[in-house]
Amino acid sequence: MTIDNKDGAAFLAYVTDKLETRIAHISQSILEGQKDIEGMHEYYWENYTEMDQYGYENFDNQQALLHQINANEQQIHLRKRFRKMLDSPFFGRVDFVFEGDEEPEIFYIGIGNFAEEAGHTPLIYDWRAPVSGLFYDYDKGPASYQAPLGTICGEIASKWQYKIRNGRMLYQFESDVKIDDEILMAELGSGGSTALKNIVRTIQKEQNAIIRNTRDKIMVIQGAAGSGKTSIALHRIAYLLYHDRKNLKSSNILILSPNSIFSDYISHILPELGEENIKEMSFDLFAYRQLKDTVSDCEDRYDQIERSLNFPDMPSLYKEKQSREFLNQMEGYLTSLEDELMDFRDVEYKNFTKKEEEIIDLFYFKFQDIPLLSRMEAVAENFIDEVETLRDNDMDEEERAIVMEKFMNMYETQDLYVIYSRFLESCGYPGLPHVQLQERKLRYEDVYPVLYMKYRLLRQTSHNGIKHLVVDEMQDYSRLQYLILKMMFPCRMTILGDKAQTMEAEAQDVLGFLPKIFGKEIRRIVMNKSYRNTVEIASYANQLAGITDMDLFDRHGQPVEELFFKGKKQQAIEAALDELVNKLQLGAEQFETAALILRTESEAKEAARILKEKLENTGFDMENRFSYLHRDSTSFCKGLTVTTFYLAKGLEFDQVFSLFPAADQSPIAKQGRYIAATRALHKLHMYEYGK
Ligand SMILES: Nc1ncnc2c1ncn2[C@@H]1O[C@H](COP(=O)(O)OP(=O)(O)OP(=O)(O)O)[C@@H](O)[C@H]1O
Repeated sequence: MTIDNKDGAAFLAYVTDKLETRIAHISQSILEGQKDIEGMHEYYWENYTEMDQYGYENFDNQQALLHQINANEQQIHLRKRFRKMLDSPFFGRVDFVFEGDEEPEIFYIGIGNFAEEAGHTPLIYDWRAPVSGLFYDYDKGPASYQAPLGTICGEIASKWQYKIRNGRMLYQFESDVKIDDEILMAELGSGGSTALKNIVRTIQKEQNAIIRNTRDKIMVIQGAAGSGKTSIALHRIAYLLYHDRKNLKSSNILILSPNSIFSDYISHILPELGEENIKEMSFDLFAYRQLKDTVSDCEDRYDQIERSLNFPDMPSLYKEKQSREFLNQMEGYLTSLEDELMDFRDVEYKNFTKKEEEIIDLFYFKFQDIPLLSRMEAVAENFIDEVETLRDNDMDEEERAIVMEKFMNMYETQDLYVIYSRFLESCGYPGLPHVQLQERKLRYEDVYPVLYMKYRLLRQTSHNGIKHLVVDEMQDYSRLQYLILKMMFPCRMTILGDKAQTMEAEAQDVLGFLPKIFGKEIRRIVMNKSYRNTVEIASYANQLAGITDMDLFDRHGQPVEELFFKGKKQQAIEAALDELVNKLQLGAEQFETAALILRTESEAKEAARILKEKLENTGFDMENRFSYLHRDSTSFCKGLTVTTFYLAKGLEFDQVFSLFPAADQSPIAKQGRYIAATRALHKLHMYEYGK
């Protein structure tokens, strides 16, 4: 088969053929590899009794076996990628005339690199390859890209876009301009996806600049609702992994996401882009794990939100305890602990003695930089070293433990819970209940102050190899939490969020304090263009939040439906849910996902119960298409989802119904309505009920 790379359809046929051949080769080599592995196992079991006494042969065998297993795994991984590529081998093409040349060179761009054989010139270039930047960043005309050897200049003669599904060309056309708006329109207008989609076909220029930025250590992106922040963060990870394979492995990346539902919602994108095993966790979960030796349970953020919604008049210490003043007080207290916590005395062990004055000297001078609660350990180690040198032999574990205990007993207490409680009392707050570890539970307002105290008092074991941290929904973290993040992860970061989607009464702009925490290494980017919603929905939502500076992608739909259900609470809710059942457009040829979004957990639970009864009567497929999402849910399903606004954050649905009590016009409930409204891709119904 000859190559005709000027015609997309012919090239598709050519590439498909080559992909199939390559997959067949790889399958063959996997099979042979497996046979080798089995052979090695057999050889080992038959001969291991006779292997040389030093185990060299045994060791060599194991190395060979491991090597073969790894090689096979890599082949399997490659085959998986090529099989995926068979479905849609490429989506773009750039014809580029290098400076000084006459004829253009043709670059096809796809989800991964593909060459006829390993080491050959690629037939298809990975979207992350340097040359692929041309596709996203330039229209027809002069252009350049950054290659490992420097800037390569030239001219784009033409640019093409393709849609290929199941190996068939659905359309191809030449586009002069940036990623063509029509294709973007088609991508955004289509329903039918339960989870976040990958956007490689239509990454926009300003998004591409963020994805490909490798210069800045800390990137902070303030992006309007639906501007693509989460999508960009994930594509950026894929990009960084591709370009720095030697130093950056997927296990070096951690995504701090709001909850498990969100993790599930985004979980398939990176594997789709060829990257697996990225760790995701919520900051709350991380904090609880860090505090499990101090308390047995902690409240989570949702307890805090629920409290402020259900008892708006109840005074909350949350803000106060996360404030700068509170931290300053804590710092003052920590300084006073340097003396108050200590009860120095001579230490004797067998015939060796360490005098109190010497201990004090080591403690306050030699080891003064070690955090207070870890410092005595260093003093003890110093003593152990001396003893070992003098008697010329090492202490065993038991001896070490005895000595260590003598030194550690000089702390009046090492219990963080007790120390924090005393600190609270010293500032005039109620202390924590005096109970055993099993009964200790922290209120949310105390979780991060205790964690901060822990990091200030105890030496950190180096942190889990994380080299890049992604923080999504940055507006939901307090200044205190960022201070902790900085202590825990002295690495590169991508921090993204939207100040308009705060879940507190007052919107907080983290950009106000982040530069003070991270210093000059920070780079700030603002994205005001929104892609998710129709113009009607986005304009409606902006009005709710008083936003005027957003740039909307020009996609239109139906007007937002606003309805008010008057009457007693129960009847009004019933009437609203009847309306929902009538208006729901789920099903074949209709929408794939819909949501009913409510204010509180109890309202959501009750609405889910009523709705379930109503839908069951209509023959709705409850088992597969209905779910109530609560804070412990771990997965996001297609069909109709009932949940609260704070759990719906970050997600999106084709059709959204928002149902709030009209009487609650508190700032946080207003935020809730805004968040609910911005979740809708195509259709939005804003319902209110009350007297
Ligand atoms: N370049 C693009 N091409 C196609 N779709 C895009 C593009 N950018 C964003 N989108 C789509 O816009 C929607 C919103 O994206 P995403 O969820 O990443 O935004 P976000 O800024 O994190 O939103 P929010 O803060 O409101 O949760 C998604 O459906 C995403 O696929």
